[in-house]
Amino acid sequence: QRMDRMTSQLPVPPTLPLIGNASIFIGDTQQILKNLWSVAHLAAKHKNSAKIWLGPKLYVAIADPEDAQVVLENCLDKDSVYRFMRPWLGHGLFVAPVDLWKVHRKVLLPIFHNKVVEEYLDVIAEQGKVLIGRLHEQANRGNFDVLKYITACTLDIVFETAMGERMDVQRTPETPYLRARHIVMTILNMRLFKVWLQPEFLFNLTHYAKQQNENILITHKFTDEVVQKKRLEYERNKDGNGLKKQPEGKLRSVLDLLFGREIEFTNEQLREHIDSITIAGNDTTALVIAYTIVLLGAHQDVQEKVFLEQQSIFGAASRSPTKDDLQKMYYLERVIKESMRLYTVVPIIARNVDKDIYLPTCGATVPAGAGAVIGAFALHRSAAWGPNPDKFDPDRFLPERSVGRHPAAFIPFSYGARNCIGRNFGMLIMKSLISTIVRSYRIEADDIGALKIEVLLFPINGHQVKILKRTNQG
Ligand code: HEM
Repeated sequence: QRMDRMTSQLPVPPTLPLIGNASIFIGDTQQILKNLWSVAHLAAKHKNSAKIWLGPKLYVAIADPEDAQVVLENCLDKDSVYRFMRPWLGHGLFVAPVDLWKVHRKVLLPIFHNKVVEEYLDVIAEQGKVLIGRLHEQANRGNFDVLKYITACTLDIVFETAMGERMDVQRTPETPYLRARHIVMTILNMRLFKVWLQPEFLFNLTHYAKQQNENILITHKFTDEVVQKKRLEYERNKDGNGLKKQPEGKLRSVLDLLFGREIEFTNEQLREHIDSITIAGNDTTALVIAYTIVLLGAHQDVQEKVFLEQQSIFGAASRSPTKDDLQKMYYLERVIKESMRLYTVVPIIARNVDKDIYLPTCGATVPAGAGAVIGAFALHRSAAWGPNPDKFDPDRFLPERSVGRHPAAFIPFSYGARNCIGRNFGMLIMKSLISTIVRSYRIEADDIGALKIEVLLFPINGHQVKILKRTNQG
């Protein structure tokens, strides 16, 4: 009752006894996204905030930049809904409790610095070439779903740079590890949206619990073996000062760089960090690339401008992008940002409110114990973007058109201290791969169409495109 009073100015969709608004999460994943949009529409009429009750728990849903900023700067603890990931990702950065997260994030931050991730450009370029070769089988034919090709490529990139091990998913996509990983992800996703599977005792009665545990073990065993191998290499190579000598020219993976830090991570902690990084970094990056490719296919004028920019940088050369090349891709960067705005692949960010917090725009105080849900998908299409927020217009991100825009109006990588640690790396991968694809193929596509939410945002019909081989770069 106190919670209801403190948030009395917020609208609430029609509630049912006991379950409150949990019916939002009933139906298929397309229906659930529609339900979430109806909450967003309700919020749009009330300063972009609303409240929902999931059983006894209050959630405040926010799509206003100012209020989102306050939440993301002050609430660093993840919402309890992420607890389902704990058996898999333990205390890795993504789901770590806030005290531990603070210490570990500080240690991991320099490893994701631009200067360090730029060392991974060769890996990206090499895997990009394999991708172009694989896409060849679809060239000059009908429509196909491009996501599966891109996901295999980003998996190769993220695995090799995170663990220093080549996986070759693009050539050998069927491995027990990948299968196990896929099963765990499917069960976690299902559990998030099927509220009756959420209580531990009910979940444990289903066969999913056993299946989840078995497959988590397979994935853990895989990463554990890599960690043990790398620890041995580290122990062998380190000099008397405990510093690791890097053999000349050898790739320094994230895992290599996690040894010999101010915290001596245990093997288990290393596994948790590496698993979290490969989970958080792969599908997100692949999805943004796939959405961007479809958008380019559906907007030939934009594709032409991207291609002209590529020609101005590379001429007719088919070499892979360097750091300097990527810096010159101003237009492509705007296109990628506009793609992330319209198709926000992490559509929702949920935080635990651990102390009462006042939201200046909606004027409510969210009480400790509630959850705060930032609807990035709705915020990115809200009035903060002026007229026609649904229009694909990359030039919104021109510096002169960005003046005065709220810093939290664009949050594809979240915002504040617990934002995406891999965002610079993600941008490098996305720019490099899209540059390579656009120079090799002309893309044709229809609009993206209906969407669904499965933690991340997917089109119902996949990322359908047609690709035509560019002859002589023209
Ligand atoms: C376009 C690509 C990407 C997008 C859209 C994206 C988005 C996000 C978002 C929204 C969060 C915050 C989630 C939340 O608070 O619930 C996040 C966190 C995170 N991301 Fe990314 N990400 C991308 C690429 C990457 C890459 C390439 C890596 C690493 C290789 C990565 C690693 C992480 C990690 C470790 C976290 C947890 C950070 C923490 O809690 O301190 N991400 N990402």
